[in-house]
Amino acid sequence: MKNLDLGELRGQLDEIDGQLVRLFEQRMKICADVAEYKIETGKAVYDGERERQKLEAVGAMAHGDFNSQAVQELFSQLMTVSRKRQYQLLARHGKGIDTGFQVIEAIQTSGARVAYQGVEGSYGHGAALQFFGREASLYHVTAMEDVMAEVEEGRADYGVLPIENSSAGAVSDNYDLLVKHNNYIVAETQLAVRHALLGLPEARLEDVELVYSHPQALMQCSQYLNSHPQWRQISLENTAAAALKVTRDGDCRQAAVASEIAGRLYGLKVLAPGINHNKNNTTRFIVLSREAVYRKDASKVSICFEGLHRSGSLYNMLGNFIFNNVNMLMIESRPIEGRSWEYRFFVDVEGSLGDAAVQNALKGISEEAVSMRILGNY
Ligand SMILES: O=C(O)C(=O)Cc1ccccc1
Repeated sequence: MKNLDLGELRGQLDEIDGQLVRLFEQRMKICADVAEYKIETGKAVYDGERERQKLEAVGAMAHGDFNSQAVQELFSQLMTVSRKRQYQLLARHGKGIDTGFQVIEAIQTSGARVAYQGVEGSYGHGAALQFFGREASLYHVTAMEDVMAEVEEGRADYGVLPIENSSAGAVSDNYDLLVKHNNYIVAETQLAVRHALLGLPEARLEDVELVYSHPQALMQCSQYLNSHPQWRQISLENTAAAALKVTRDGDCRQAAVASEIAGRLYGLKVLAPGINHNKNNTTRFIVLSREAVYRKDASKVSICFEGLHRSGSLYNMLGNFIFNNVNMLMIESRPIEGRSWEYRFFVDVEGSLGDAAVQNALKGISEEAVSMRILGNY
């Protein structure tokens, strides 16, 4: 073995690192000049083709597969940092993004026309009441998509939709609706969800053969329901609609999974209370408006984007948050309709559309993504 001196080796590394930092700073100075050129000419910061060529060139300069790959990773990061600097300089010259959103003081709840899905006693109804109170005029529609249409076409000022549950996860269909319709998320409200098994007043637990509910509710009670393998579980549009069906059909073999409030409203008996397995079961509902507005105290931004179908594309896109110190709160992916194995990403980050850091990050993503939409700031 060679006679190695760790202290000496570290000294050599320190020397090289010093050179790297000096070169990095020289490089960043030139990037600032490039930014100036882009400010004058209106050219985009992100040039995918140029970055690809650069990665190929530096990869070819390195020796061996490992180094070639590592150098490419290093330069990919270096270019992301350079872009961050350029976006900052652009923002300083008032060339940040125009999000098209207006700031408002607060959401007008009193007198608002609010659409929710399901019948009275549904969790959507509970969430709408919790957020808007009794001074608003709440009404229900049959399907989740109807809520979107009511808002988009101006019959409702606001709509309320479930988006995520603490135990069953995302309400996937509603993510897809956010893309399909031109509404914006202006608020959210979290509702404690406690399900009961409900039957006719004369029914007994032993009579049950069919259990109706919303698929999310069935999932949230799967441990209890699956311990009765003889019961058939049937999905309906809404928990309270399931309760109403049991009342209307008048059949002791039928039961519904819904809230006790829905049970009282439709004259049903509690056959088993609190059957959801997660005892802190909570659902996050979003409030939608057709106006692109955000409250001045808004602290969460939701966006969706499609990246290129290429290695590292999501990594680079999310790099815009990392390098602007924007904290990511959630990421969800959904398949893009008609394109197998390609995905659209939904991301929530901390902050407001008025923040320069958020604007920088969004500007970066909008230039690098195939498409990007701001879903709301709330
Ligand atoms: O079916 C309902 O009552 C809804 O509002 C949807 C739903 C279902 C289960 C949990 C939370 C929301």
